[in-house]
Amino acid sequence: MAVYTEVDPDDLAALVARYDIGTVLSCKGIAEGVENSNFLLETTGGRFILTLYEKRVQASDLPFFVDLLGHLADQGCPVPAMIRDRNGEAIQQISGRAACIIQFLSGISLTHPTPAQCEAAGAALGAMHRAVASFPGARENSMGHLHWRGVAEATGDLDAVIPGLQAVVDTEFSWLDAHWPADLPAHVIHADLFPDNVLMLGNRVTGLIDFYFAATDYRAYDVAVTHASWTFSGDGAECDRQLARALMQGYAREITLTDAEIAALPLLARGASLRFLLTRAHDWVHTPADALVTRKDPAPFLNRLRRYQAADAASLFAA
Ligand SMILES: Nc1ncnc2c1ncn2[C@@H]1O[C@H](COP(=O)(O)OP(=O)(O)OP(=O)(O)O)[C@@H](O)[C@H]1O
Ligand SMILES: N[C@@H](CCO)C(=O)O
Repeated sequence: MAVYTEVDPDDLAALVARYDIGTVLSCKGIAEGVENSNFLLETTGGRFILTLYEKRVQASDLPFFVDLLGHLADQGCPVPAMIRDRNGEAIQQISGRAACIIQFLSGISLTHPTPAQCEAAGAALGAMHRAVASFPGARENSMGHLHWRGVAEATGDLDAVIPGLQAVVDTEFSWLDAHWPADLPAHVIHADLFPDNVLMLGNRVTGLIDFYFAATDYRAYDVAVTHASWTFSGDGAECDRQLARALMQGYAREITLTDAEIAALPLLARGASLRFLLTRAHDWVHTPADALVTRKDPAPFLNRLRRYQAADAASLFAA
């Protein structure tokens, strides 16, 4: 359960009183997620998400996220609005954290998507990329490839997480440094579109959430992150080609990748695997013992990295 910071009931009542959303009925910690503290907030005015921003979200970035979600909603993407108080403010403070009250979207996060659901997710990612092309904002990718060494160093002894991991990571850093592309199409991307960040009802996408890693980077990197998180077995060893093809076909309905982007996908997916391997390894070591959070296992992303290193990896991206 991702609750790092508790909320005092009186402070919550005072926060909610700033808004036209009625009075508090209940506020319960949400089981999913690892990054922020999330609560399901019910008031006499409806159902909302209360998010308190933790370690990897800088409060100074929040106006960017508010603007981005506003832009995407205006373009018809199913993203949650950040609710504004009577003074027009979306960003608040509670329990010593920056916080927002966010529109609740219906839908379920999938753990075992079908090909039709992967296709819908790919299409939703593509539609989001089309919509974001006209967004004027930009943000450096603080979880982009230039920052992965810092995550590894901050983790400490990688071999204590998975024996032999340090050597694998060092070799991969060298290879990615030598081969990372210089000039693929770039704009603001989601950068973390895992199945738990997509809400669905049946085969319909009802919500794209958790934009707190959104940043300017290669759009094909976003495809690689989504491929890595939607199309593998639970242990990360096997990529399901049917799911992968469906995801790529859904995306291709909205966006035609260039030849250079298609050629770069296996490399970008290696990078994506390394990113999540490292942040999970970091959190494996550093998550506070008293936080109500289920840490995520890094090992399945080491397996994905190995799969994307294989000679036939390009075939996993066929549409
Ligand atoms: N706008 C929303 N509408 C409905 N449910 C939501 C909304 N935002 C968040 N949730 C619920 O809260 C959970 C955690 O939210 P979120 O993914 O933003 O947390 P996180 O800690 O940032 O997660 P992650 O580990 O994916 O980075 C989601 O899986 C979803 O169940
Ligand atoms: N989606 C990520 C958490 C955000 O960094 C993971 O599953 O590791």
